[in-house]
Amino acid sequence: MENLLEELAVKLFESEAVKFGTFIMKTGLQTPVYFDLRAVISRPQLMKSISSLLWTLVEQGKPISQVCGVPYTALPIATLISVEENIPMLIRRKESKPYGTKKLIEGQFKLEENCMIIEDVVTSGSSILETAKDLINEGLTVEEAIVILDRQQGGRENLKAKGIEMKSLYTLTSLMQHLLNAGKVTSDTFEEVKTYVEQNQVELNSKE
Ligand SMILES: O=c1ccn([C@@H]2O[C@H](COP(=O)(O)O)[C@@H](O)[C@H]2O)c(=O)[nH]1
Repeated sequence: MENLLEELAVKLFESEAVKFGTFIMKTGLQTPVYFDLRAVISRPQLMKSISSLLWTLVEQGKPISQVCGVPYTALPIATLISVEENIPMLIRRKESKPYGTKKLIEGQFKLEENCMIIEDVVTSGSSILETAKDLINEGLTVEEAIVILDRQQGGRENLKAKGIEMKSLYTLTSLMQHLLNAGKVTSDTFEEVKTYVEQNQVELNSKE
């Protein structure tokens, strides 16, 4: 598994999904490293590797009857998992349409069905919580989320406090460690990111 993760980390780096510089995230926080899955949607084989590795995080035999990707970047990954694992998919709209059915959750489901949330990156966890809130309001059960990258900035703890267990393929530290091992980043960059993570934790505001 570690070899596969290292191989994937290098491919993500080479596809420019891991970017170094100065970026502002959804939380408003500045970051020296940004993960951009949009860089990967043009590479179908890489998308396939990500989705199959991501599904290995799910306990075998776990009764998951729906998957839902956090809009928009995680939608293609959720679609691949849905098709590959033969599990129905739900789509959460960011806004309901002002016409037609006006639904926020598209797809067929029954009350209390267990829905697995799929996400690309977690910083604070607020994007997952927004999706979970709409699914739960429709009567679904949401207990778990699988994500490609946990930025280790408080998201895991924030989600746990709201009853959602998150599993990730990488933490920011493990991703950087793989890139350091493969000679793609210097030890200075590795240390810079490590210090950044330690000093930049995000709490949710009380409404989230
Ligand atoms: O490196 C990054 C960091 C964040 N994102 C996007 O932001 C949200 C996650 O942030 P939360 O604070 O956990 O809501 C996620 O949907 C990502 O799309 C990113 O792409 N890359």
